[in-house]
Amino acid sequence: MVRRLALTTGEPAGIGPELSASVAVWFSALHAGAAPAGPAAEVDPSAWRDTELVLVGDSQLLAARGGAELSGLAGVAFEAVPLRVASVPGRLDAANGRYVLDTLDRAIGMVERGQAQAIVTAPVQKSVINDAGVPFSGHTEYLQERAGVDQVVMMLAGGGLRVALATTHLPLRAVPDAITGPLLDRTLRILDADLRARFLLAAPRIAVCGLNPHAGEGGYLGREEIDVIAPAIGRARAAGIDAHGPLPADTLFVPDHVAQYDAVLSMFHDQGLPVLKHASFGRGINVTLGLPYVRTSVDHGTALDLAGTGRADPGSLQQAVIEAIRMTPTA
Ligand SMILES: NC(=O)C1=CN([C@@H]2O[C@H](COP(=O)(O)OP(=O)(O)OC[C@H]3O[C@@H](n4cnc5c(N)ncnc54)[C@H](O)[C@@H]3O)[C@@H](O)[C@H]2O)C=CC1
Ligand SMILES: NCC(=O)COP(=O)(O)O
Repeated sequence: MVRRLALTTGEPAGIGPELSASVAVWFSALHAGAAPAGPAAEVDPSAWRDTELVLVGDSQLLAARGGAELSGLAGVAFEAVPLRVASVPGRLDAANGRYVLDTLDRAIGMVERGQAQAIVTAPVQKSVINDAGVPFSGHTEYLQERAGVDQVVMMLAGGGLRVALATTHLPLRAVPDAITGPLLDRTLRILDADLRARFLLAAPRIAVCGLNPHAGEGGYLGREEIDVIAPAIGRARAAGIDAHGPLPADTLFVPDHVAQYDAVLSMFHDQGLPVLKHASFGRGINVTLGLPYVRTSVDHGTALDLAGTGRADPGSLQQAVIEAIRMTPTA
């Protein structure tokens, strides 16, 4: 009985390839029986032996950037996807935008065919995929579309916090119109269900942020809380979801206050994620809730400034692998 994780190795000009190679070496030692230390000790030791890690990407690129011998690593396999053009660290090339999508499509195909049970993603540069002529706002939205599900929920976890987002990658100007009753109903349902199923919380307590300063100050600083968010919380509570709010985001994140909840639902990307990244950058994970399979990722981006230097920290990608193992049953 084995669980197979497909690890997409990310934007070739960024730190994804070197981090993926480094994580393959780390994973292989654990798979071969090395004593788990640090966060790796969070999963049952037998889980390492029962897991295979499949690196999806250009094999020569991974070998060159990794600076280590990658062939013959125990428990590690490769799904070769060729670069479209040679890649230089730190230098984006739209000609490889399609390559990045090729790696995602290959991993999705593996899951669809039962050849992998979870996807772990190294970071991509969203802009370069758009530069290649393919509208792309993020893995989250791409995986949702490819899975054919109405909605997924982006959640980042780290430093004792879980922060989910009601809206993801869209211009700030478009946020208020995107926050609707049906969106919040689906988001709260998915968040509650996956906190139970994937994070094993028997009765998750969810804090819901307001959109406006001071959660609208009784309607004097905006009406979204009164017209949209509070009614959605009421419907969620009626359905058995332990949702609270709308709460002013600034004071909700005061440590003693946020500690009363298992997760926070933020209304938009930069309302919740700066707090989470301040608390745990480099150790957190991103997880897509509501997909028919497990998908985890890093809490950081492509770090073009570090690409090829060997100085990028693999901690978040290691944590993404650990969490994918923890959440994925063996096939
Ligand atoms: N999961 C994904 O695919 C994600 C992709 N991105 C994309 O990454 C690109 C660059 O985003 P930025 O805002 O510049 O954020 P970034 O996370 O790439 O970089 C921010 C700062 O953190 C540092 N940093 C990042 N990862 C690090 C690591 N592992 N070890 C040490 N230092 C690290 C960088 O050197 C830089 O100083 C954008 O295109 C963005 O869309 C951003 C977040 C997640
Ligand atoms: N800030 C998180 C982020 O941009 C990750 O997006 P995604 O590519 O995982 O959808």
